[in-house]
Amino acid sequence: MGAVLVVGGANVDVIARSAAPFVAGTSNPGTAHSSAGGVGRNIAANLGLLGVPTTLIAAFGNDTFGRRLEDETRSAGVDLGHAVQLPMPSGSYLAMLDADGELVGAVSDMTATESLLPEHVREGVVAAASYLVVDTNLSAPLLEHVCRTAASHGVPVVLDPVSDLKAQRLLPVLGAVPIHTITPTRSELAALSGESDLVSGVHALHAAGIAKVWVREGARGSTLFGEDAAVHIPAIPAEVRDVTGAGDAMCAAYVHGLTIGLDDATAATRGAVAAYLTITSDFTVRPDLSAELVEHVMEEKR
Ligand SMILES: Nc1ncnc2c1ncn2[C@@H]1O[C@H](COP(=O)(O)OP(=O)(O)OP(=O)(O)O)[C@@H](O)[C@H]1O
Ligand SMILES: O=c1[nH]cc([C@@H]2O[C@H](CO)[C@@H](O)[C@H]2O)c(=O)[nH]1
Repeated sequence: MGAVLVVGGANVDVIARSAAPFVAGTSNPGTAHSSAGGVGRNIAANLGLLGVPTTLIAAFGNDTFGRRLEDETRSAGVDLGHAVQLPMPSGSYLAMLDADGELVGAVSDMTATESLLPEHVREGVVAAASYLVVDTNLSAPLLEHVCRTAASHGVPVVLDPVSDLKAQRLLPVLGAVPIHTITPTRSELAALSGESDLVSGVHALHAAGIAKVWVREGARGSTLFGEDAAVHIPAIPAEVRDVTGAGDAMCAAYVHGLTIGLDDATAATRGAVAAYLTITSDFTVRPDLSAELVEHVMEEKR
């Protein structure tokens, strides 16, 4: 089976956590750290750590951030042979967390990722993939291009909508290209479907050619809606250290499950375990993640 191809964003994240409940409009004492990030890059790194042959196409700047992103991603086992270095700053993401590890707010600067062009994603690389995973950090034209290319070669596509605003970059794809799975939050689902009601939103995405709509609801878990049946995947009760990267780990472990032939619900359950492992660590992508660790925790929490 070919490698999983991820095309998406890469950032250096700076994440600050307030020591006490966050107070807006003033300086809050706390702790801060920086790490490699970006939804697509995080998914690729998690896949690599899970032992899945993975290729990442992402934009790195010609700066120290770019070199750090390359080093950390490569050491997770990801093939960067088709990654792109652009003459501009690497992407960055600045986030503030409350004392309980939940996100207060963030700003991302992803000009490099938005500057990727169709010629950076060679058709042969897409055609050889077992799955294509794409995030909406890409420009709308590139998103449409890669999804169409994958569809024309029968490569299943998994979409991560990233945020309410960026999710709208998918609108040209909806109804035009068959999609295997999409992983929206409730508000991303509403932004994509134009429906505020969950069932109507899911129905609209199924009608637009998306086979599986996997709706994430934080501590309330997630629900994987197939065209005929839905399965709720409960969240594992967790003492949260840092929520950053939960969805990325979840997506990666799900795709890993699919590549080894698990059914959708079991693959999604592995996703919830990987999310649990991520939010209970200080890391956005935990360096000790492995398929064995996911299986072990799955047994333990059963
Ligand atoms: N507070 C929490 N307690 C327990 N599990 C959680 C919590 N927050 C997230 N999770 C787990 O992580 C999964 C993904 O988180 P969420 O639904 O917030 O997606 P997301 O917004 O895409 O994540 P992120 O943007 O933080 O990467 C959830 O389905 C759940 O299994
Ligand atoms: O617009 C965006 N905001 C945040 C991220 C990334 O999300 C990651 C956490 O899920 C984090 O690493 C950040 O860089 C992104 O790729 N695009």
